Amino acid sequence: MKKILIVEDESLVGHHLKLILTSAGYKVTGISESVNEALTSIDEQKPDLVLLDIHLKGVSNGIDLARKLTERNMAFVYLTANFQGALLEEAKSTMPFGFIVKPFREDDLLTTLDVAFYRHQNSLESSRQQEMELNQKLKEIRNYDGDRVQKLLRVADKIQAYVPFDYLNFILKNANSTTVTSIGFLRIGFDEYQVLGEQELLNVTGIDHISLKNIYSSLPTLNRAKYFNDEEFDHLCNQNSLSKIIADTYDFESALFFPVLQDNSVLIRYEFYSRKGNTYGQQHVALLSRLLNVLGSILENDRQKIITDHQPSVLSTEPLLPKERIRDFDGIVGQSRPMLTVLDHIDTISPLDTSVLILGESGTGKERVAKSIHALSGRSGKPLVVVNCASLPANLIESELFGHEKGAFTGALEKRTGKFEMASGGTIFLDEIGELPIDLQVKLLRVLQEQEIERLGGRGPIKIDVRIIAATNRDLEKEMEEGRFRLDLYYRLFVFPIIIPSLRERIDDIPALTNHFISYFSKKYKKQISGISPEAIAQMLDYAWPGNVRELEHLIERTILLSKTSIIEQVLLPKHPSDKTSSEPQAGARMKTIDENERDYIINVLKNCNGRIRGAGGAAAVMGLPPTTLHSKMKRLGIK
Ligand SMILES: Nc1ncnc2c1ncn2[C@@H]1O[C@H](COP(=O)(O)OP(=O)(O)OP(=O)(O)O)[C@@H](O)[C@H]1O
Repeated sequence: MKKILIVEDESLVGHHLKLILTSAGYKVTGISESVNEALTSIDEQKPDLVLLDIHLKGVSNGIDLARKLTERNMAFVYLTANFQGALLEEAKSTMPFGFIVKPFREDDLLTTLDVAFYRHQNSLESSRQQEMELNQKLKEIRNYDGDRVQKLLRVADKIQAYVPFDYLNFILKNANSTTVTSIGFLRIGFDEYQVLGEQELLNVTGIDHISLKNIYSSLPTLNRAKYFNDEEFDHLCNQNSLSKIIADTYDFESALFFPVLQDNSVLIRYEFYSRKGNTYGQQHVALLSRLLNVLGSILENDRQKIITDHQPSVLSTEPLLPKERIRDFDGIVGQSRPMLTVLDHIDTISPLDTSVLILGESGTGKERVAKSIHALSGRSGKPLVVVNCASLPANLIESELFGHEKGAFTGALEKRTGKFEMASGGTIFLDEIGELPIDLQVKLLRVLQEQEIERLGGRGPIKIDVRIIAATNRDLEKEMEEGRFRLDLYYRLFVFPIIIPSLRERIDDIPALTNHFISYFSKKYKKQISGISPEAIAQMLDYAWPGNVRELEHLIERTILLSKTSIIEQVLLPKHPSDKTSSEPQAGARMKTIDENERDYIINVLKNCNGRIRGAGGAAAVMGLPPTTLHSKMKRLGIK
């Protein structure tokens, strides 16, 4: 019997919920009225799910409790009477397993709980599988007996998708600090890292050998794993000079330290740094702790070595790629941070059989991503069948997807095999899933649950083995609110979402994409065009790209066709309203608010400092603010 804890400070509502849940076969472990009461009850009763009201008496609310539940990997569903704006956004950021809005219908409550249990189980299953994969890969790396840097590089590369970082530093130090090795890997591409050994650290930070030795010998020890966000990160930099110089050099904003071996004779620690604030949390510590044995044993051989070996390793500053695994994502071009996250997700999810939901504006590359997932999966030898749900007439979708028998309906002259059967053993990509009529959504749900389909006019269900990847550019949550998309289907598909950023959010990728399309189309149209001028690229960087990568692709195609020179000097950008045009106020224009002015000011300073926040010459120093204060201002004003 599944156990649910209700957290609700209106006792009437609490008891009403308890009645419904008990008669639906759940065991209610209690009704708590505050966060503290709930935490005690959770420790004692170990419920499977927590149903919690957002508004609670006392200083902490339901969202505070939710954060704690996320850290413990527990399922929870929110209950609230009013859900809007900032509160909704904050609640969503805690990744709940469902929402129930008061007043609610009994049926909706039970369906939401049903879906929440399913999703939780699935996400646990999927993360368990991912973790097993990672554990296995790390064990293989442990047995690698080549060069140490290559070995650590492999560890860094493998762990990236699970504990994201811009810099991973391995610290190996003996008790009296006569030998300290610090080997850092700075991420500079999807699987490209620059190695920073001692000499490189001296070069990039500009400090001298003696100072570095002093810094090494005063490295603080840590008895247990710890993460540092916001003020704590500043505090870390004040206490730990190595962290300070690394953070100042590369603009890091958060860190996670994980000691793997620490006794009287040796300290070995993994130090993760990120340019984003608030990157690390309890879930990362928990994952690393579960992998402690293998993470420690990877460096076991170094234990003795660092005591005897006084020679710092000779390291290369050349970017390194992990050998034998230079991955091709089926032609996906992109090295910007947001795109690297998408590639990490593709890399993680491809080998598993989980359904995937790809979200993103039109033309951002959703189909490309789906193809890449299929190509990197164990199903790549089998078909990938693409179905555009928007382009099929409503009355034909069902027979297109599931097939029909001869004579199943007027006009069904022949038997037809549906797309699901065509994809047998492979993958089906359901593009524009938001357009699927509601009655077919029910049938799709059944396919997901039962792994079987029914042909129109057929005699019974047919078992199928197909992985489902769906995509949409619609706001599915809004579609659900307006009754056009089924909640249960949404949650079943949402097990692993991949969100593709718009081109405006990754302008760093524009030069590489442009060059990629120039070389593709000049080959296709047999034109001798070798590049593009810096002025033309600057124009492109300044454009708002409403049509995303597809628009850029078409623009380059047209430009290549019209171009008479070997270097493109000008691109004919359409006159879409650019969001970067003059900021001069127009006559009669609305006056800017203080916040808008502050936002513009910060953006300008950031531009002048090349986006750098910390350190000498960074935006925080220019404005005379501590980096963390600037960071919170940026967060409040929505500056990314
Ligand atoms: N990162 C990328 N690298 C190279 N080509 C890309 C990339 N992203 C998109 N493209 C190209 O841009 C075009 C549009 O991409 P795609 O069709 O995958 O977008 P989509 O999001 O599925 O669009 P829609 O929502 O309209 O279906 C395609 O020709 C694709 O090959």
